Amino acid sequence: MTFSAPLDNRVPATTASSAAAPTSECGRSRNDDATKTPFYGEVQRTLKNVFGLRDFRLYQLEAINAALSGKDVFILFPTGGGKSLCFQLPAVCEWETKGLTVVVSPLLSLIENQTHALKKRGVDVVTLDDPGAQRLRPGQSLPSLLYCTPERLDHSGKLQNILTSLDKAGQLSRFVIDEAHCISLWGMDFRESYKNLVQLRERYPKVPITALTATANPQTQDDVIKTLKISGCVRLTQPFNRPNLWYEVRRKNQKNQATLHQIITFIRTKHLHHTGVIYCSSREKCEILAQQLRDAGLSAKHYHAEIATEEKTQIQLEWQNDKCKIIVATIAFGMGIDKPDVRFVIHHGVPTSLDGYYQESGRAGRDGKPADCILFYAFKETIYLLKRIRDNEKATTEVKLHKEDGLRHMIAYCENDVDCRRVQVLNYFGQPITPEECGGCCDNCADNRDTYVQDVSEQARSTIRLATTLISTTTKPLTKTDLINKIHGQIKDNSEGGKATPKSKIERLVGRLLDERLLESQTYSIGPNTHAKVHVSAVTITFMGCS
Ligand SMILES: Nc1ncnc2c1ncn2[C@@H]1O[C@H](COP(=O)(O)OP(=O)(O)OP(=O)(O)O)[C@@H](O)[C@H]1O
Repeated sequence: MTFSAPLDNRVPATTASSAAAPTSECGRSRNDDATKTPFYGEVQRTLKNVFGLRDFRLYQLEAINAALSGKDVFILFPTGGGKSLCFQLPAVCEWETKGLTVVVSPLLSLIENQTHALKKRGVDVVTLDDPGAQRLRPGQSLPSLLYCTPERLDHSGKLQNILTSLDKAGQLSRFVIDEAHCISLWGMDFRESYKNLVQLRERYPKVPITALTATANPQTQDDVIKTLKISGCVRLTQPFNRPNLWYEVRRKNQKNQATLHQIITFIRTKHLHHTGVIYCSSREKCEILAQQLRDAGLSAKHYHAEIATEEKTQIQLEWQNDKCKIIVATIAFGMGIDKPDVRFVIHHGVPTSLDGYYQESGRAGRDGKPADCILFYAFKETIYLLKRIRDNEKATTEVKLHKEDGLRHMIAYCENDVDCRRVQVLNYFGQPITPEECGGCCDNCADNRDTYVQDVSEQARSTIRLATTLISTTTKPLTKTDLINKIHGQIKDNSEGGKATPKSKIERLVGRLLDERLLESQTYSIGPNTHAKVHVSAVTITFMGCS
């Protein structure tokens, strides 16, 4: 086991492991052949006349070509990458594959946003509740697009009959699965009703499928493709690196007021008149923090799932129109929101996975201009998150373990104050980059202290042995902090001339052993408080003979 560390003894935790790179076309430059299709003229006309755009973004044209050629397509573009055009444009193109495109989207609000924008452009689009849905039968003048939720597609026998008859008449062009990561148990927002989309290929074997997502690591991507049975699909991946975003993790001070003070100072000094989002882990925290920001003279409102729908729309509109500058929200806020000039996204608490963090922080700087992503981190808060995962009675053991893994990656990211933040996140998404490509645009790269690489295998072994003894000889359960304090009191680092090992190094070492599951933590409650006690994992006991 090695650590690279700055010379002042900071020691990084492990970075997220890099899964096999997807068979994507990521990083490839625009393919000139893409303009040599028989429908290129029609595609260009539609881009200009219907969508009012002049040029395509990376891989949009390839996605459109694949769709118009009747192929299955898997699109992984980051938030704001321009996924919608990849299925909306082929749906309205006058080409031989023309018929009805059925778009499955997870939220009514997303459906409303998209259908509203399309109608404004003169596109013939319906939802099942529109009067225009009467035209959904063979022989009628069909709309170009039908938007529906997966639940409606699953439960409406009437809709299924319509789709079967359109399919028989050769008038069903395509199924589009938006936010396709919801189909995977490994995705961050698994939805039961998405699982049933597996039946699309069986029911309509000849109808091509397009799946789109902004958040899927290689495991989730493969799972989506397998579940939808589109293994021969054209896979298109835009680079996930967002060079204009500054990534930073700040350790949360024990006192809540100190974090509040830091947030207020940060906004006042750097973003006084700018738009931003602050994510909090609970509804109550959102309300309190928004009030505290208002008390400090800032323009802030809270937003969470329990607010009435009309009020939510109102708050979102005020923010969208710059009447309110800061939204303090739970993760209920964000999906489908297209505000280009968000200058900062602050996480007041730790997100549960890097998928979530990438998506939420990615709402900053969609206009390509510099924006800040600041995460306030306290290990203590992750104990509650771990307990919530383990106590979820609806989740299977497999899903719980997967979510625990996601949280561990997130903790490793926060604890690692040496390696480039971008490298860590992009490794996780299977798009490795070098720290040079970060351009000093994260706190770790901007920190110019020299680093060194140290083999800490022996220290890891002695820490495990010591932890085993301490755990077995202490009557009360040892938390991570207890264990670090006790080890700090006892361990001597031979390589440093008998001086006690700095506590920061022990913290990183224990953190890393937990990340690697050589040590494990188990949650327990005392009264209303949740704690996590550390124990040596079964694997470690077997291999090291500790007991
Ligand atoms: N070729 C293009 N040229 C200019 N603007 C574009 C182009 N394609 C898309 N856009 C604009 O980029 C913005 C983001 O597009 P879109 O909403 O499709 O992104 P997305 O990938 O679906 O993002 P999210 O995952 O956040 O929903 C929109 O305002 C859209 O009009």
